[in-house]
Amino acid sequence: MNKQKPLMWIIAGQDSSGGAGIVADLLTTHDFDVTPSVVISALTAQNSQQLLGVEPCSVDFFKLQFDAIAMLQPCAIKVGMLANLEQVDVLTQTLHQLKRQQPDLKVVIDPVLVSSSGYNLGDVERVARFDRLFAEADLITPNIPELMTLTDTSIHSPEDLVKAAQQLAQRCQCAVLAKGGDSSFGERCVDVLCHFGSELVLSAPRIDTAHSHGTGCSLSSAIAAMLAHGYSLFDAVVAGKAYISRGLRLAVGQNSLPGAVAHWGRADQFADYPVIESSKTEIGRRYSALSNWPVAPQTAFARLDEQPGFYPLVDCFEWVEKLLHAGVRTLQLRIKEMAPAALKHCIFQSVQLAKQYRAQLFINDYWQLAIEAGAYGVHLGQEDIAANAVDLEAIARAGIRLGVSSHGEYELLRALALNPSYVAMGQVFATQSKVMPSAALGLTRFRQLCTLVDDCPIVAIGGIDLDNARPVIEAGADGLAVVSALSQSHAYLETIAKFNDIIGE
Ligand SMILES: Cc1ncc(COP(=O)(O)OP(=O)(O)O)c(N)n1
Ligand SMILES: Cc1ncsc1CCOP(=O)(O)O
Ligand SMILES: [Mg+2]
Repeated sequence: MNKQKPLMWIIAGQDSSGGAGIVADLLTTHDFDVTPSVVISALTAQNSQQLLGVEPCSVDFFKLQFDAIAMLQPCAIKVGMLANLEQVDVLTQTLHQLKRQQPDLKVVIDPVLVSSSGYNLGDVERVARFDRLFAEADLITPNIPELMTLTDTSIHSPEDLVKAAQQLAQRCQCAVLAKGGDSSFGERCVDVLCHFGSELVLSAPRIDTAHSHGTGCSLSSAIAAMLAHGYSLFDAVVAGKAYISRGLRLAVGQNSLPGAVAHWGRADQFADYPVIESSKTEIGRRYSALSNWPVAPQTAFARLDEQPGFYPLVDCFEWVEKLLHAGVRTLQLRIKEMAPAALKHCIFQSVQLAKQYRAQLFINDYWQLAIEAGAYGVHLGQEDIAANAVDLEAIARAGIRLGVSSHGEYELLRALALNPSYVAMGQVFATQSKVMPSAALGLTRFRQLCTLVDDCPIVAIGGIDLDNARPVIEAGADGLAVVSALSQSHAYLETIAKFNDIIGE
């Protein structure tokens, strides 16, 4: 069945060399499976080295292009180069109206004020006019020269970069992705996303290439495309950065000129993905990262003895007992409400019995009780880890395995950085068993996420039943975690047998 792709508008200039501008944007939308509509702001005669001329589109014709695509309602809009302040004003009004009609519309603005080929629309007076436009944005993505122009500051250190990005985010009330690729400080490329107190610090190795024309256009288009697909801002930024790293790695020049970043598909190798820095890492500290995410403990977490396979989550000892008798090898005790004494008793009793069966029993949330009881493993969500000062070193030293939840690219990278015993990904399909912070991944995205994981078992969770289990395994899952497929089954032994058949095929 052919599914309609999300629509995305691109407002940008044309670059005659094809390396940046509309051509880069269109190649990117192709790689990210969105359908583009285009409003051209200007024709430019340029290549990666020189800007020979700019022919702005008249304001009337600029408006006419919006009229022509008014019926093609976008999920996201990417804004690149604008040729003059009249265009800035027209676009500000257009976005303002669109956002009123469609509050979930995502707008990403790459403030092309200063380009590598010599384009310059930025001076302090003009910048004031851009602020009204930025107020309609969800994200703006300045490079260092643009950030300096927009904030009228100098940036010579990580501290300067973060301060300027925070200032701009505060002033324009939108997220700012400050791209540190041009910086002379530090060996790695560090980008900082600032957004009302939450922030993301991403680092990647510097890729030694002359072929980087069009990276800014391609990055902002990639992020807008993923927002159009419903990705969270953090996931879109992480995947966008990986796309550019892959593009730089694969870029080859044309003839004697330095060329453009390559558009050869989405990043499907872990090595192209950035490191997510936290206040606990050296780079994170330099960039004042707020995230409390720990680093991997010195002691490695014990590995699983068996692949997780069929992995039911249950909430009482009686179910643990039934499942162990039925031959289930991996299971989880997930209790959300129980008085402390009863909880402790239930955990100890379950751990004891699971040991007799040599089964892989994970205790959800209660890592201290899991250590006390000598459990096989503990499962923690990312909020549990970030908020509760979990002692990962103590878990690892006790020889207890750790499973970590993830909901998308950003969380998957954070989870893998801990080198856990398995990583859980979900919800794959919509679940009725828990209120989730994000939309279901769907099989395509789940499959893409699986390609990033090399040597860590993957547990799929969320909405998995006997009808959809097979493609989840085919997509790369090593285990299927279920709640309702078992708790609502009228014949649980049969259900277990059927799941085992599917997984064992
Ligand atoms: C195997 C597996 N995957 C995910 C979860 C969810 O954990 P968490 O995000 O901490 O949410 P709660 O289960 O605690 O509500 C899980 N428990 N098991
Ligand atoms: C705990 C949890 N975490 C992500 S989805 C989920 C619930 C899965 O339940 P179900 O298998 O009924 O969809
Ligand atoms: Mg939890």
